[in-house]
Amino acid sequence: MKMGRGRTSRIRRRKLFRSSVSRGVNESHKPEFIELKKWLKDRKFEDTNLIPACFPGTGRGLMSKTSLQEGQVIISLPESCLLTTDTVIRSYLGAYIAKWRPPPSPLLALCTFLVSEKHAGDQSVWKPYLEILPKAYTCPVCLEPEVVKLFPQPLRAKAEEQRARVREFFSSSRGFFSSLQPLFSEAVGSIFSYRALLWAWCTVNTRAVYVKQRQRRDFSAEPDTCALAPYLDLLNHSPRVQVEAAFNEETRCYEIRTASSCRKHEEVFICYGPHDNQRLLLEYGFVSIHNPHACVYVSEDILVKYLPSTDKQMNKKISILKDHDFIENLTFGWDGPSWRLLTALKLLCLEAEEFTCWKKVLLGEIISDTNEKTSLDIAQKICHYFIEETNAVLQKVSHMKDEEVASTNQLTLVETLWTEELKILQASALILNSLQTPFR
Ligand SMILES: C[S@@+](CC[C@H](N)C(=O)[O-])C[C@H]1O[C@@H](n2cnc3c(N)ncnc32)[C@H](O)[C@@H]1O
Repeated sequence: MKMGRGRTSRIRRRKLFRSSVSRGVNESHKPEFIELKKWLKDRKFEDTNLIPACFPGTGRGLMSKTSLQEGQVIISLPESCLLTTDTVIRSYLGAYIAKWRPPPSPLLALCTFLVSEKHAGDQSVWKPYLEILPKAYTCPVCLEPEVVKLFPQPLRAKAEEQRARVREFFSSSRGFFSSLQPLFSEAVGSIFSYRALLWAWCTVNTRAVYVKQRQRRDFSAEPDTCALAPYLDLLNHSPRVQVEAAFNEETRCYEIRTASSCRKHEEVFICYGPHDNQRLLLEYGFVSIHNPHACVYVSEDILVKYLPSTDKQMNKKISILKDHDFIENLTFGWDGPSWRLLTALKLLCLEAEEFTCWKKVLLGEIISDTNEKTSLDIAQKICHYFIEETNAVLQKVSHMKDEEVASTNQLTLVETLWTEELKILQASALILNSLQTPFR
C-alpha cells in the first residue's frame, strides 16, 4: 500500500496510530462485569465515565466513555464498596480477631477475609468482586526461581527478601488460622494454605489504595492504611499522568481527580508513584515501557572493580561515601549517569594530592580537568560493562524461551526489564561520549 504525503493522510495515519496504541476492546458485556456493576449499583455506585476494556500492552484496564477534562473527578466510590479492616471486624471473623493474642496485623485480617470469602464461593456477598480478581500474580514472590535468578542484582536481593517475608507471614499466621476452625467444616489447613495466602497477599499488595483507618486495639501496631476498592482497582498505571486520589471525609467516597485530560475511548490511567521499573516489578509485577523514572543501579562492587587497585586511599574514600549516603542509588538513567553517580566517581578518582578537596566534590565543585576526565572515563567503562552484561542476559533469556526452561510469560517479563535497561545504557553511553569530547 502506498502511503500518502498530504495533510489528510497525515491525519488519518495519526488517527490510526492512536487507535492501534491505546484503543481497547470493551469488556463491559462480560458476565463478571455485569454482575460487578449490579453489585456496585446496590451500593449506590454508578459509573458514568469509565468502562472495563482490554488494551494492547497494558492488558485489562478502564476506558473513558466520554472525553475527560483536567481537574475532573473520574471516579467516586462510596465507602460501602470499600473492603477495609472495618469490614473484617464487622464480619464473622471479628470475634476471633478480638480474641487472638498477640493481636493480628491489619494485613493478616484483610488476607484472612479474602481467603475465607473466596472459599465461601456463591455464599459470599463479595463474590462479584472476588470473581474479577486475577487468579494469579506476577510479583517476584510468585515467579519461578530460574526467572528470579535472571533479575539484576539489587532486584534479585529484594525479590528473595520478599519471598522470605511472605513465607514468614504464612508460618507466623498458622496459629491464628487454627483458631478459626469452628467457622469451617473443612480443615483450616487446606483452606488457609500457603498458595491461598500468597494470592491474598498479592491481591492486597498490588491493588489496595491508601485509606487511613483509626487505630484499633484488636490489631497489632502496624499502620492500618489498606483498602480494597472494587472496580476502581481496574485502573492501570502510567508514569506520565498526574492524579489526586484520597478518601473524601465529606462525601465519604474514595475519589480520583485527574490532572491530565483523556480522549473518549482511550485508556484512563492513574499513577502508582514515581517508581522505577525494578520497583514496579517488585511491588506490582509489571514493567513500564519508556518509563521516565527507569534506571540502572550501580553497586559498590562494580564501582570498585573499575577503580585502580593501587589507590591507597580507596578504603577511606569508600567510607566517606558511606558516611555521606553516597554509596546507594547511584544510577544510569535516560539522561545519562546521575549526578550522584558522577559525584561518587569524582571523589573516588581524586589524586592523592587532591584528596583534601573531597568535601568540595560532594558540594558539586570541579576539582581538576584530570578528575573530570578520569571519572567520565570510568563511568563510560562501567556503562559498557553493563551493556555487555545486559546483552548476555538477553541472549540467555532468549535461549531459555526457546527451550521452554521456565514459563514464557515470566521470561518475557524479565526480558522486558532488561530490554528497557539496555535502552537506558545505550542512551547513557552516547551522552557520556559527548561529555568526554572536551577532554579529548
Ligand atoms: C490495580 S491493578 C490494575 C488492574 C489490572 N490490570 C487488572 O486487570 O485487574 C494493578 C495491576 O495491573 C497491572 N498493571 C498496572 N499498570 C500496568 C501497566 N502500565 N502495564 C502493564 N500492567 C499493568 C499489574 O499487573 C498490576 O499489578
